[in-house]
Amino acid sequence: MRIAFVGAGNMASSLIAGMVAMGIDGGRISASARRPEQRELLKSCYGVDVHSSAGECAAGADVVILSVKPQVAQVTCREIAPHLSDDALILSIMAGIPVLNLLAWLNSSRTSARAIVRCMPNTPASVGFGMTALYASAAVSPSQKECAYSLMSSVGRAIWVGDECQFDAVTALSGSGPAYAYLLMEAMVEAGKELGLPSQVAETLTRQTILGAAQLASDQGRALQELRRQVTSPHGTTEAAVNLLEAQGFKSLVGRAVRGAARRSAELPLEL
Ligand SMILES: NC(=O)C1=CN([C@@H]2O[C@H](COP(=O)(O)OP(=O)(O)OC[C@H]3O[C@@H](n4cnc5c(N)ncnc54)[C@H](OP(=O)(O)O)[C@@H]3O)[C@@H](O)[C@H]2O)C=CC1
Ligand SMILES: O=C(O)[C@@H]1CCC=N1
Repeated sequence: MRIAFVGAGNMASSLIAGMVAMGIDGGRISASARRPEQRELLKSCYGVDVHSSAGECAAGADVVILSVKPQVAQVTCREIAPHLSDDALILSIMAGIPVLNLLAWLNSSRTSARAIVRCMPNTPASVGFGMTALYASAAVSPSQKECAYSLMSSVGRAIWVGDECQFDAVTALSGSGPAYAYLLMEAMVEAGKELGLPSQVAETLTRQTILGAAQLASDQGRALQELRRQVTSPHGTTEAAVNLLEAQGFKSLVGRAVRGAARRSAELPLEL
C-alpha cells in the first residue's frame, strides 16, 4: 500500500513519525512540501519519497492524506484530482472542510463519488499516543473503512463519529486539545519558578505530573471527579488551589475557549 501526504507540515510529520515508528516502511510513504528544507528533513529522518508537486506526490497512491492548511484546500484538491487513482482512498485531516466540498473539488470528470474519510488526528500521534476521530462518506467501502481505521489506530486511538456535524466539536476538543494541556503546563512551570524552584526542576515536576495524571485518566473506568477527589485532602493544599480556580471560573473559561475553537472550525469553510 502506498500512502501519500499532500502537505507535510506539523501534523503530517507527526503522523509520518508515528507510522514509521510503528513499523510502516518510510519507502511506502510519499510527501509533498513546498520548502526544500522540510522535504530534506522528511527524507533524512523517515526515508519518505518527497515531492514539491502535490499532483506528483498523490499520483498512483492507494491512500492520499490531505494535510495542507484549509485555506489552500480547494486549489490543492483541484491540482491533485487528475492524478488520483480511480480507487484511491482519500483521508482529509483538514479542520473545517466538509466532505461535500472535497467531493466537488476532487471529483474531476468522474461519475461516481470519491471515497473520502474525514479524520481529526492530533500531534501526540508522533509518539503513538494520538487520538483520531473519523467520519466516512457514503462512498467508502467497509474494507476502506477498515484501512482508514487501522492506519490511524497505528499511531494511537481512533474512533468513528456517526455525524459529520460533530467534527467542529471534535476538532476543538482533541485536535486542538494538546495545546490547552501545554498552556496549562507552561503556567504551572512559571508558577513553580515564581515560588523559587530552579527552571529545570519546575519543568520536570510539571511534565511528569501531567504525564502521570493523563496515564491514570486513560482508564475510563475511573471517573475524573474521583481521581481529582483522591488528590484533594479536606482543608489541604489542593483544595486551596481548586477552590480558587473554580471561584475564578476556570471551567467556564475552558468551556468558552473550546466553544471558540469549534466556532472557528465552523467558520473555516465560509472563508474559502
Ligand atoms: N497541527 C495540528 O495539530 C493539527 C492540524 N490539523 C490539520 O492539518 C492541516 C495541516 O496543519 P499543520 O500541519 O499544522 O500546518 P503546516 O503549515 O505545518 O503544514 C502545511 C503543509 O502544507 C504545505 N502547503 C502549504 N501551502 C501549500 C500550497 N499552496 N500547496 C501545497 N502545499 C502547501 C506546507 O508546505 P511548506 O511548509 O513547505 O510551505 C506544509 O507542508 C491543517 O488543515 C490542519 O487543520 C489537524 C489536526 C491537528
Ligand atoms: O489549529 C488548528 O486549526 C489545527 C486544527 C486542530 C489543531 N490544529
